[in-house]
Amino acid sequence: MCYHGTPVNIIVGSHVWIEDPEVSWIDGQVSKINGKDAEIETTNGKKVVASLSKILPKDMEAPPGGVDDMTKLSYLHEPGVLQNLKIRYELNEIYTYTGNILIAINPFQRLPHIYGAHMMHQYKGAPFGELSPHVFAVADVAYRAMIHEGKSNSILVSGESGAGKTETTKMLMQYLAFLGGRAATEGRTVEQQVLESNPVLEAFGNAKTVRNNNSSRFGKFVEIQFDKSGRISGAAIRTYLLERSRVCQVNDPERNYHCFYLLCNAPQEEVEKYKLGNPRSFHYLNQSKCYELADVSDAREYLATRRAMDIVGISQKDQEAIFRVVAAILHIGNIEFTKGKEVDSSIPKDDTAKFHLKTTAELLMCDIDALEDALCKRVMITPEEVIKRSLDPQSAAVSRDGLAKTLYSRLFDWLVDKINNSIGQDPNSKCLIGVLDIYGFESFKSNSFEQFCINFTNEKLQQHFNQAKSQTTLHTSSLLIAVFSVCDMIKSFTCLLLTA
Ligand SMILES: Nc1ncnc2c1ncn2[C@@H]1O[C@H](COP(=O)(O)OP(=O)(O)OP(=O)(O)O)[C@@H](O)[C@H]1O
Repeated sequence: MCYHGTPVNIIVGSHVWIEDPEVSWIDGQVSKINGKDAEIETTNGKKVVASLSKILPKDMEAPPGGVDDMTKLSYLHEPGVLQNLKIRYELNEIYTYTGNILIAINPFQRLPHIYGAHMMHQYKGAPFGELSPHVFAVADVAYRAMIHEGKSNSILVSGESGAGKTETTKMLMQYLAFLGGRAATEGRTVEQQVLESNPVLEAFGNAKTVRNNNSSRFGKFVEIQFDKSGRISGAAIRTYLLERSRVCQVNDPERNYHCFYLLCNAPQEEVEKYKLGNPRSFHYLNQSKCYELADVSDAREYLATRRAMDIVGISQKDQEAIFRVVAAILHIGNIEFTKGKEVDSSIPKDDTAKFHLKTTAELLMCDIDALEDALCKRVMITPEEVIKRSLDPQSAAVSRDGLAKTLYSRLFDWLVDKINNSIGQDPNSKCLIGVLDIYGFESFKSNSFEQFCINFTNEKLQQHFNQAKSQTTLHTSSLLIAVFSVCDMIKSFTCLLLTA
């Protein structure tokens, strides 16, 4: 096997790959060699001169349909890997192994025939590698290793935003539910509850981004606990790094968290109860001109979310309270400030700001003067005394946004706790399978500190996986699923090869 950078004897007539600014890599045949350069006739009819050190050999013996495990490739270099995935993707084969890593390419279309019950039966107990690469095979290895060796396993799903991590996680959960699920006797089973909690988590933790209309803006580790006989006995959802800044700041063409738009499109009596209306009238939503999602009705989604909340055991009273906080956050965002009488002080700007202040206090059931004070003043506690200092309008707006972000992230954590309480944990469970769906790496023209944290976390996890992999065998290690969308494949692959 030849890795990127290993010198290979390139001679006149060799079939090679060279980098191309438009299509990433292009293949061709060497027609001349002059010292350190080679002239290549590319398959798209061009003549290109390239340095020999930048030319990679092309495997001419690779099967026309590609290989299902990339360790079988003669050259495991970037163009070889990409070509193999491309060939398979064109044949609707979205999964490929690289040893015990599963690469998944986002098909951007439903492929029900590869996820049905008959497929689950086929993969159950089948030795890894015997059947075509599949996400079910990875879950099956994890489950069998847990049963036979009594050890917990984790599956790490990694990839860029929009690549398909959350969808892949859902397939994993469905397969684990199939393997370890109980026959539904009375009430709902643990696995049903975990799967049903998705719409609730997505309503509050997902948003439209440039890359993905339903992007998870938090990391999620789902822990499925099993009893001695391999049946699911409990589960816990742990969430990380909710993107707080989105609550107050959204850029075109993105949206804030789905729940804000759902509530603005709730039945009329609800909208009136919370004194809401058109999303365009709220500062936290109208910084972006995107209010609707293609093919999605926020009004219908609101009702679906309420139903999902019923299913996961959130009472009507709690649901009311949740949406009161969501509405309050929108009103908080509309409290504008102007200079007060004293130097560097602030007061609500006008009657509109006062209306939103009053509504926020009503919704949060707190004292309006205390709320105004909390926004317009800063309390400093020193060993000697408590000092209250006025804030100028700009600082009051910062303090307002801080309150909105904290309220939202506490609400999200509370929701996750509520879901976990309702699902129930098994304190006696000895084994678990964890599925980590961390939110994907992102790279924009200008990247915020949050992007840095996301990308750093992804790098760290990849490193951790590599270490775990080098120390253990397939059956006891963490398992990795790397997901890609075709447009990001090239960039992502560079990352994968660098870290693999
Ligand atoms: N296996 C699949 N089958 C069908 N569609 C898929 C599949 N995987 C992904 N998709 C499509 O791609 C979209 C984005 O996928 P997903 O939300 O899972 O990405 P993600 O990697 O979790 O992104 P983010 O990091 O932004 O949350 C999905 O809404 C779905 O339309």
